[in-house]
Amino acid sequence: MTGVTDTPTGRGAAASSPSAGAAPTAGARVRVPATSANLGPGFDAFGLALGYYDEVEVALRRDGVSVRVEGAEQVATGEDNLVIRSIRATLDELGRPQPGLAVRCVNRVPHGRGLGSSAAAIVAGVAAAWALDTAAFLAGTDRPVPRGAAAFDRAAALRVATAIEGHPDNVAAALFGGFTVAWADTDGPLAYRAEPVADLRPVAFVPSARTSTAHSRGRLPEHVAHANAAFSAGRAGLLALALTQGDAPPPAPAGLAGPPRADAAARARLLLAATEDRLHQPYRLPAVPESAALIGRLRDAGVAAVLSGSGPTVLALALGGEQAAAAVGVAAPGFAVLPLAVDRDGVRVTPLVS
Ligand SMILES: Nc1ncnc2c1ncn2[C@@H]1O[C@H](COP(=O)(O)OP(=O)(O)O)[C@@H](O)[C@H]1O
Ligand SMILES: N[C@@H](CCOP(=O)(O)O)C(=O)O
Repeated sequence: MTGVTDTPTGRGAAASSPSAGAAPTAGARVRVPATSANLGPGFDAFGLALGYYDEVEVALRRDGVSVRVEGAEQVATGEDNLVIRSIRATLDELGRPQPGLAVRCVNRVPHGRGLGSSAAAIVAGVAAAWALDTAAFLAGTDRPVPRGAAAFDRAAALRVATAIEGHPDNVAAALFGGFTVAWADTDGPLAYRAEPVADLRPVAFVPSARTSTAHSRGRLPEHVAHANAAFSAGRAGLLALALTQGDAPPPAPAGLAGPPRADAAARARLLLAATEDRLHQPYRLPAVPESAALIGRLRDAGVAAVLSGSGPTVLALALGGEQAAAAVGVAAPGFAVLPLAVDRDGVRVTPLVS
């Protein structure tokens, strides 16, 4: 039996460990959030988890593979399915034997729109695999494993998921929830998770057209001018502050009154400046003119709007209900408008015993 617990780097999502001596974990149920990467200047680094979810249920079987999908999107149904591939890659990484797999997916996150559907599929597979005691299942035993023996290590999961996805920003946000900054050192990808301001109200504007992330990355130049890199570095630093510290006044010196709480309008102006970018959007927006025009209309209305991931979805980062309503009121013909919550938990896993 394998229990899944949380590691100190993750929040909330821990599923409870079944007690030692029970039947082996022969399945897992996973809920994984959509994510918006980049957020303007944070190319390949920033991610925001959104309250919009795919669900995956995995059951072990002796051999073979079956994939049942609910949702509008067409996906592979054999060993080449992204969820299956991610489960298998993770089991290999963990040194566990490969079983047969029956997978049921409820796919809500639209594909190829810049809302991290591939990251959601990958993180769902990686998280599910962590929970599965394939050795006990294949041996057909009730072998007890000490509680927490296979604690869900989100930092390790980030490494496995990034290797499959190719960039860490979406998978980091899907794993940890909230606002994440991802980077890589010689040991591989790492992420810092921060709590976004309480009044952040993302609104996604989703068109019916698709963009392949791989294709869209091909539009980016190999080199950028130093001035543009410096511009984006400054904006990215500002954005990390504006997204996480905007509504908390700095502490007052002893005996003095603190500065007044920054008003929403001032914070919204800061967010508008902080979401300017010269690293990826200038190269991508010409290919998605409707998204470019919508970003322009939202920004003209004072709402910080950016291309979500590689697009073509537009993400508005509204502050408070009033600005979210203003964003929803901006003309967006051809776009489905989704006011969303921020997901603060990241992927959630529930082990299932047979
Ligand atoms: N739930 C899923 N199951 C299987 N494959 C998926 C799933 N979600 C996404 N994919 C694969 O990922 C592709 C979309 O990935 P990508 O081009 O990176 O766009 P995005 O991640 O922005 O939606 C889909 O066309 C499909 O091949
Ligand atoms: N940093 C990546 C993010 C891609 O996100 P997706 O949701 O479009 O897959 C990029 O900008 O290419």
